[in-house]
Amino acid sequence: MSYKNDPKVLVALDFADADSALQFVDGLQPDLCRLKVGKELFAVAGPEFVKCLVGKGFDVFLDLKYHDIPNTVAKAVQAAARLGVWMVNVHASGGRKMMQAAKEALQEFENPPLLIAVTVLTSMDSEDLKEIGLDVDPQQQVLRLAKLTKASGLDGVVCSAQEAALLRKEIGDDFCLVTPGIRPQGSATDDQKRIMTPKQALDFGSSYLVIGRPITKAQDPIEVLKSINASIA
Ligand SMILES: O=c1ccn([C@@H]2O[C@H](COP(=O)(O)O)[C@@H](O)[C@H]2O)c(=O)[nH]1
Repeated sequence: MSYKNDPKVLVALDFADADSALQFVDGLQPDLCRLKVGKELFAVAGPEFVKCLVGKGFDVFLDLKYHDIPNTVAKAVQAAARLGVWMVNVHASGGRKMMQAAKEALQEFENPPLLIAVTVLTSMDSEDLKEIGLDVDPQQQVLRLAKLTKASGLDGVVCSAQEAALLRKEIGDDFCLVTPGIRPQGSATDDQKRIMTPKQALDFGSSYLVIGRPITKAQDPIEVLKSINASIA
């Protein structure tokens, strides 16, 4: 399938204000990429901006990583679903009851968004996990949380592409793997620790590639996006 029918790149719109984000989006079409709205842009531009992107025909991943008690998270994913987003997420470390409550809360929607859970942030390595009391390597922790996510009825996880092959082997193909920490060859790693190139990530089993700064901070962002699409076509 060509990327035009099912764009694999989710561009992270990590902009400081709605005008800059809109200026960027105006150079795009929905067949080039999907869009991700995270905490920074949502805090300044809010739900109306998300609805505006949906109105322009883009699939929107609302990346607010809900992590709270089950009732609060259930209401939050419902509020997200009312915006018409394509995908929404929670933290898997919120536990089974929280994830089940979120999934159940979406049952009343005719076209519910995909619901996925963050496992281990791609900015973290074993040392970072140790500091928060987890004496395991990222792969082990990602696998543990991905199995819990699947058992809780969710559609997939956010993980790094470095864990994609293991998750495909252990959990199978019917599970969405959304992978940030994607860096085209030669790009700055920034604060990401578990990284992979777009092509490697898809070869190892990623479903979707989250890419922010390598595109949004480029001199010619659309050209970079097109060359990434060509590299994975
Ligand atoms: O584990 C995670 C979960 C979410 N993210 C988000 O993805 C983008 C990545 O942006 P880059 O500029 O390509 O690094 C960003 O919005 C993060 O909040 C993540 O990186 N890792």
